[in-house]
Amino acid sequence: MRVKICGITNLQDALEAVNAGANALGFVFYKKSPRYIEPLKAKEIAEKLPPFVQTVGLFVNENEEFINQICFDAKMQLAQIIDDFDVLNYEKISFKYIKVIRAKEKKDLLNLNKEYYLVDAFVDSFGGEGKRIALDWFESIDCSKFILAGGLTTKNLKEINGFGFYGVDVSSGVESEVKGIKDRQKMIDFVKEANEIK
Ligand SMILES: O=C(O)c1ccccc1NCC(=O)[C@H](O)[C@H](O)COP(=O)(O)O
Repeated sequence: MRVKICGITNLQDALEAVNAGANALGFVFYKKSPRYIEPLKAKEIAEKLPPFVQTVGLFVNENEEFINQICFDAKMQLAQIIDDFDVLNYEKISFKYIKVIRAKEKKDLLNLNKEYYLVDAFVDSFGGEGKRIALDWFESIDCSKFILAGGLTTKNLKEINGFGFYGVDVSSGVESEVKGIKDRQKMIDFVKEANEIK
């Protein structure tokens, strides 16, 4: 089970997430988020990471040029893209990317097996709200290309056992009481638990 820890805003949290065993770190380039990070600061963090940790830039309804520029400036290896209006020409994205499905109902998860998707619960603020997706929506669906996000914590992670998700994504579930600041022990516990899930 791959684990992405999203909403990294400082080097200490980044290194602690890596030491906890996270495979990928998410950086939010959406200015209205409490977890927004300046591209230059994200770059400084990215440059200090050890090998084999993927940097993921998160974009909300931005154009191709903006996504390419920020991924380049901030040294992101993957773009995580919310494109609510379905307007992007993905051939113009020069970086690897993963599309986000903001699921409102089971129907949103059907016929999606061709590529990898990050499946998050629909929230007005776009993410990081701790809202869960009903797990029964995934029943009888191939989840092997889905990264599940939305309200995951060590308290509920076991419930996804058996669905065969490719990975999980967590933000608020491993935070301290301050949004954007991670809790080291929560990250350690989360990754440990995630690694036990099939
Ligand atoms: O985290 C944010 O503040 C955020 C803001 C705008 C768009 C997306 C955002 N986060 C996206 C993520 O990938 C989160 O990890 C995902 O929504 C899960 O968050 P949580 O439910 O808090 O674990």
